Amino acid sequence: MAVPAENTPAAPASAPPAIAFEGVTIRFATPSGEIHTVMSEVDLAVEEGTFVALVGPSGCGKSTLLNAAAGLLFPPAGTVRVFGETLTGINPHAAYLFQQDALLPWRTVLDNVCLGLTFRKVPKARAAAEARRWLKRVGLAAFEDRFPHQLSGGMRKRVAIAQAWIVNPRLLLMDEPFGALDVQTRQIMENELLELWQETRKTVLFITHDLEEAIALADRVVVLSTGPARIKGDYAIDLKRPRDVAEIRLDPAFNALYKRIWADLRDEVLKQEEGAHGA
Ligand SMILES: Nc1ncnc2c1ncn2[C@@H]1O[C@H](COP(=O)(O)OP(=O)(O)OP(=O)(O)O)[C@@H](O)[C@H]1O
Repeated sequence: MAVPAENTPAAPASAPPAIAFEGVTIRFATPSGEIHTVMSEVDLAVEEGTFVALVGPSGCGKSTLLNAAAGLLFPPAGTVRVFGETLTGINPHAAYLFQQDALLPWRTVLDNVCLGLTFRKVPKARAAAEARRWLKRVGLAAFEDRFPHQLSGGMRKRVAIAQAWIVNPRLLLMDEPFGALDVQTRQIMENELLELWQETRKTVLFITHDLEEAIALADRVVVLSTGPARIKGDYAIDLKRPRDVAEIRLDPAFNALYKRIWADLRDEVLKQEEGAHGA
C-alpha cells in the first residue's frame, strides 16, 4: 500500500538531501517581452540514494527543474542546494542523461566513454582501462572501436550510461533517457538501469512522460502541476525490489498506485490541454 512520501521516515538530520529546491521560482522572457513564470515557489528535497521520478504535463517545467539541478540555469528566487551546499555554478556531483544522447560522433565508443575521465586529467591508459571495464559492464566490450552511428539506439544509450557512471557521480539527472527507444529496447534498458542503480544506489532524478515507467523504476513519484509548476502530488512507491519492469506492472499494488497517481496527473494534463486550445 502506498503512503504519501511525507509520511515516510525522515533521513537523519546529519544527512542533507542530495538535492533540495527551496522556494524555487523560474521565469523566462517571451519573444514579445512578457515574463512567463514557469514555476513558482517549488519545494522538493531528494534524499541521497533514492530514485525519484518527476511526471507532469508537457511543458510544465520538468526539464527546467532538472536544468536548475544541473546548475545550467539559476532561479531568480529560491535556492537549489546540493548535499547541503547552495549551488552557484555547474553541479559538480551530477551527470546528465538526455533523451537524445550526447555522444561525440567523431569519437569511438571507447573514447566517448573515456571523456569524463579525460576531462578530469586521468592518465590515458587508466581512463581506457576503466572505460573498458564499463563497456564490459554494459555489454559492449566487443564494440569499443565503433563510432556512435554504427550502433543501435539501445547500444548508444548503454554508451551514454557508461559515460555517465564512469565518473562516479553522486547524482544522476535523467531527462526522458529512454523516450526515443522502441518498447522492447526500452524495457531492457529500464531493467539494466535498475540493476545498475541497485548496485550503486546513486541518487536519481528521472523525468518521464510515462507514468508506468515512473512507478516501475522509482522509490517516489512526484507530480508537477501545469504551469506555473508546483508540486501537485508526492507518492512513495513501496513496491518490492529488485524489480523487473515487466513483472512489476502485473502486481496489483502497481495498479492501485497507477490509479491514484493518474487521478492527480490526469487533471493537470487536461488543464494543460485546455490551455493549449485556448479554452
Ligand atoms: N530558455 C528558455 N527560454 C524561454 N522559455 C523557456 C526556456 N526553457 C524553457 N522554456 C519554457 O518553459 C516551459 C517549461 O519548459 P520545459 O522544457 O521545462 O517543460 P517540460 O515539462 O520538460 O516539457 P516536455 O514534457 O514537453 O519536455 C515551457 O513553456 C518552455 O517554453
